[in-house]
Order: sequence, then structure tokens, then C-alpha cells
Amino acid sequence: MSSALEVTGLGVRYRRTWVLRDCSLAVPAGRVAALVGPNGAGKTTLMHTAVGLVRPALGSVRVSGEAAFVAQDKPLYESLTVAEMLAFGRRMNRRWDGDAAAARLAGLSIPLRRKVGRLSGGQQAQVAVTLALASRPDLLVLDEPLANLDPLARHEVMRSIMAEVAERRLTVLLSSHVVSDLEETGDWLIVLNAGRLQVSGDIEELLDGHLVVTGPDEASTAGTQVVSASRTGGQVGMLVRGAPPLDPRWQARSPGLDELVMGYLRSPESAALPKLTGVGA
Ligand SMILES: Nc1ncnc2c1ncn2[C@@H]1O[C@H](COP(=O)(O)OP(=O)(O)OP(=O)(O)O)[C@@H](O)[C@H]1O
Repeated sequence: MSSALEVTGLGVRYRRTWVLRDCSLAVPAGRVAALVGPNGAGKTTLMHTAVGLVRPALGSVRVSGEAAFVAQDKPLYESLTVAEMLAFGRRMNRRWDGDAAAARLAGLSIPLRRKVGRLSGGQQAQVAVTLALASRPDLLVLDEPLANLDPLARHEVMRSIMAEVAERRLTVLLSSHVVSDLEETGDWLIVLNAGRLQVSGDIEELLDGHLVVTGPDEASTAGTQVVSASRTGGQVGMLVRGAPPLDPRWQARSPGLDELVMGYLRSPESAALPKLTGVGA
């Protein structure tokens, strides 16, 4: 299986502070990878490194093909019209599919003669995504494209990105704070916490490989691998990996994606990372 993005032993620092340490992951081509983590975890830094905006101090990042990036603060020129933005994109990019971009905007009923500053937040996000897609990238990197959008607009933007993924072999790396947005669309999960990678893997496999178990305080955890545990009253709730604990007093069920993410974020020393093959992995 070929990787669209391969990160090996990555370390990034700003002056003397390390903001990413020892990150290694590989996203297979054609996947929609959800990048989650608390504020300041290093998500934007990882994305900037992937598209060449930040140089790693250690390790390497390899993108197979061309990458396009939509920044958190969509850098759209408010006084330009949508048509002028398209013309600008054509001049700036070697590969450019203006017809597809125009058709996409028409499908979204976004008028080409409207100034960008006069569009709604959702429409501006759609224009930013359309411009990125028009450069025919192999990897589309989106830094919180849905921040500031209402739930309906969020759904629309995601739906239109998924249509592109279905149509051609595009890989997407997408960061968001809203795990429920990613549950609908993502099929690969990357969890970053305080500059360290905690999880990188296929979402279905991750959900299948974990359980939420609850039981009395005194029940034994023998036979399982505890990711994190929290106590309320006399009860303990745990996220565990693999088999449930042997003690029959535990009740087990499958986790939701948000429970899986929270379980790891609560316990920064836990990790679920595949063994990567290749140099430095
Ligand atoms: N240009 C910079 N110079 C110095 N420190 C920086 C710079 N950019 C980011 N940082 C620091 O690096 C760390 C990671 O920041 P980054 O923006 O990558 O996190 P993030 O996960 O994207 O956060 P958020 O969810 O808040 O957007 C933070 O502690 C931040 O303060």
C-alpha cells in the first residue's frame, strides 16, 4: 500500500522550544485523515511541515505528489471577486483545472462576480477549498476549514470534499476540534498531544481494537491494557486496548470515536501507533 504522506522521526522547534518530537506516521493514499489534539498540540505545525512551510529540525516529511493547503485563516483577498481569485490561482499554479473550479462554484451557487469579502463564511470556505482543489493536488491539507461555520455549512463543505475524494484518488489531511465532524467523513485518525503523536491508524480498526469498560472500584484490571481510567463514586470507567479485563464484574462495550480520542488525550503517555517500516521508524 503506498503512502500519500510519510513522516519519519520528525522534530520541529521554534527557537529553543520543541513543538513536535519524534513523530512518525504514514497515511495511505486515498484516505481522509482526521488530525485532532488540544490547543497548542502542534497540529498546524505538522501541517505546515507537510506542505513545506516549516522546515523540520529533525527527521523528514515526504508527500507523494503535489500538496495543496487551506490555512486556518483562509487567506482570501476580500476586495477581489471570485473570478479574480480564479485568475490569480491560474497564474500561480502549474497544474490548474479552471473549468472544474468554475463548475464546482456554479454547483454551489457562488457567483463569480461577487467580491470575496461579501460572501458568507461558509461560501468563503468553499472558495478556499475550490481554489486548493483546482491545483489538482494529490494531498489536500485543511487546517480547521470548518472553524466559524455553522453545522449546516460544515456539513456542506465536508460533503463536497468527500465528493472529490470519491471521484479521484485524493488524500486529505484535515484538522478539527469537533470530533463529530470527523466521524462522518474521516477514515484515518491521528491524535497529537503536546507535540507527541499518540495515535495513527484506521478508524474502524482502532474502534474494533478498543473497549469502554465500567465496573466497581475494587475490580481487577488483570488481563487488559488500560489506556486511561476515570473514577466517579465507587465506579471506574476505562478505555482499554484489546481484550477486556478478566474480572467478570466489568461491563464492556465498543467506544465512540470521541471516547477513543478523549481516552488517549486524558493519558498522554498512552499510544496506539503501528510499527512503521522504513528508515528511522
Ligand atoms: N511561529 C511560531 N513561533 C513560536 N512558537 C510557535 C510558532 N507557531 C506555533 N508555535 C507554538 O507551537 C506550539 C504548537 O502550535 P500549533 O499552532 O502547531 O498548535 P495547534 O495544535 O495547531 O493549536 P490550535 O488547536 O490552537 O490551533 C504552540 O505552543 C505554539 O505556541
